[in-house]
Amino acid sequence: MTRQLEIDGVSKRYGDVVALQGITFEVRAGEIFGLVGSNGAGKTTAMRIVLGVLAADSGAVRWDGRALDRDTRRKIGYMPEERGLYPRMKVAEQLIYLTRLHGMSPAAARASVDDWMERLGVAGRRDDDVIKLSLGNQQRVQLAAALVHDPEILVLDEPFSGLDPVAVDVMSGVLRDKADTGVPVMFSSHQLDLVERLCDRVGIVRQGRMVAAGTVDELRAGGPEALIVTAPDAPAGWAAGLPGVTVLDQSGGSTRLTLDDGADDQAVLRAALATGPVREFARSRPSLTDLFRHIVSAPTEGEAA
Ligand SMILES: Nc1ncnc2c1ncn2[C@@H]1O[C@H](COP(=O)(O)OP(=O)(O)OP(=O)(O)O)[C@@H](O)[C@H]1O
Repeated sequence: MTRQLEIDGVSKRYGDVVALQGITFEVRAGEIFGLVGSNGAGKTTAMRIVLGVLAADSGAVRWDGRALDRDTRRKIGYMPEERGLYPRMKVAEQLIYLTRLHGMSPAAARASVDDWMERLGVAGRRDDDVIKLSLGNQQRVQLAAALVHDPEILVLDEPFSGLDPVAVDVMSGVLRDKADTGVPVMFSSHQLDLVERLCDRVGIVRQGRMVAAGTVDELRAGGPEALIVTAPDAPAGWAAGLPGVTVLDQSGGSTRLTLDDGADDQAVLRAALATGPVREFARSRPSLTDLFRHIVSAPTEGEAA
């Protein structure tokens, strides 16, 4: 069986605030798992519990079937949301120091740091104080800090926020390569297009629970189907008011809409044809962004009751 990192029924409160309510999911060796959810959904809390910097009130975290102990936790590469570098220490010196904390010999630490600085495009800044680097470059160094000790597990809190497109590609490539060597990679992000592109599986967290998890295709298959109608001459609002139709968006000549169960798609086609030529009339699965909106805006059990 594939080794996996299991987060099993983990709950956590901060005083009166319930941050996690029995959250359960697993990240398999060799996969990239994206954790998405609104602000305050509990993603950072879950990651900090995996790392062991926070204790869960109940539930368990296991790697390869065994509860995570101090030794296993030392093998996690972690990128915290509040970046944790020493601002007035030189880049290379700091990375070597962090690597040594993980028990690498001085020579191996230097070699690994040189390697990762080169790979992440910060080798030219090795003797600069971290504080002198741009935010994006600080983030590259922070990623290097998560990688230099050759971790068995990677946990990254919003690693992509604030990166330019080239840095996003570098970060994506590194995560994919690590996963390909059998490392389970888990990261949180609000950039859903990126999550959709990069992740093997995605989990949507809402109010401290995992409300949907699976491959993007599995999640999309469970979501509401959209209808795409391209009618270049159609005026704005042409589909509003058609029975059972909700317009998602309209741009250029294209309108995306959803149909309630039993609504008549042919009535939509007739309405579109009434505006002029129809160039496209097709069903499509929702994007991860549509799905996310759909899931996080649904009433919760408490609200529905
Ligand atoms: N140290 C703390 N003390 C009190 N409440 C906290 C603390 N840390 C987090 N919380 C609360 O716990 C809940 C979950 O927060 P968490 O930071 O885990 O969410 P998140 O999904 O990472 O959010 P974001 O996307 O904004 O980073 C929120 O209601 C938050 O206000």
